[in-house]
Amino acid sequence: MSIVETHALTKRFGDFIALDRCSLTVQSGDVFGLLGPNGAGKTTLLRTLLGFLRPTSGTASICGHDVFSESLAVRQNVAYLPGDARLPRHMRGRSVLRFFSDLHPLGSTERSLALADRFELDLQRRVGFMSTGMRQKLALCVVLSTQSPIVILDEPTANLDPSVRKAVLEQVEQIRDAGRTVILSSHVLSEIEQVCNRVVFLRRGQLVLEQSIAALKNQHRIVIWIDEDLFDIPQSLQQRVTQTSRDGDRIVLETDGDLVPLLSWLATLAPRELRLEPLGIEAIYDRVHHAETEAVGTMNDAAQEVA
Ligand SMILES: Nc1ncnc2c1ncn2[C@@H]1O[C@H](COP(=O)(O)OP(=O)(O)OP(=O)(O)O)[C@@H](O)[C@H]1O
Repeated sequence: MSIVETHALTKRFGDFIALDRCSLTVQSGDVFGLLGPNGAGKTTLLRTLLGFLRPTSGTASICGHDVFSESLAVRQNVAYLPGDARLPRHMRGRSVLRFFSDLHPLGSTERSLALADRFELDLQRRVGFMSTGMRQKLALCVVLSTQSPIVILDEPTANLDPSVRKAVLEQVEQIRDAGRTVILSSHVLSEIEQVCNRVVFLRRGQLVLEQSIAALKNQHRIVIWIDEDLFDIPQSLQQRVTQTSRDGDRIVLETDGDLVPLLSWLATLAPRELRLEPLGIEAIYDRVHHAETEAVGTMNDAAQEVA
């Protein structure tokens, strides 16, 4: 069941198009990753989904409610961590947790206190005297303790030390295991790869690629060193194997799916050396964002470009 839907969603700031005809669907139970360089439009997309920004054109709905005209109903179903969460500076950590838990119908002081404990946060301190990372932990306690069907996190692990990052990702995994939905924007590719099941790439306001993480895990890069001048990929493998570069006797191949037929064929060529590595989200990210070709208009076009 789709829980978030956008159709040709567009947001202009004056002449500048921050979000350009974005159409996407998030299924209930997804951990949905948003990737893109600085200024790609990730926060604009999230803020539009929350009803904080009025779309210039196109539509978006969450749990069947239009995000702008029914924003109150939308926010009752969503817990949102903004990238620049601001909390009352004069309040102590504990009072902040009580205040926000009472405010949200699906909040709980007990759960937020337990999270603060997990994140080793000193709740006696006033927000104004907290470090950036401490304030981020406090905001995370508020958001992650809310039992809403959808959790939207804009760069949740920015400013956090490695152990708290790990604890936050565990919380995301728990939300996923409970069947709730997470939309997560991050620049940390390894985190996206770890917790998300689907990811979209934004570039200059456009959605340029959607990638399932399960499919990504099936993609591999193979580097071989071989003396053969004639290196012909057999017909039976050509559908799934691409030669991406050749530099003298060093050949780079990419493949998806079952590795056995390819490795069996390569073994018959007796390469001097062979290295096999998962392609990983970083390689896909590099291709999408450093591609020499101009931005493409649709995800399908981009998928072909990347394939
Ligand atoms: N209120 C605004 N007025 C004018 N331009 C804006 C406004 N908000 C965002 N923009 C512009 O829209 C573009 C997208 O910004 P956005 O914050 O959505 O990017 P982002 O992908 O979240 O970037 P980052 O990774 O740096 O957080 C940027 O060029 C930004 O300058």
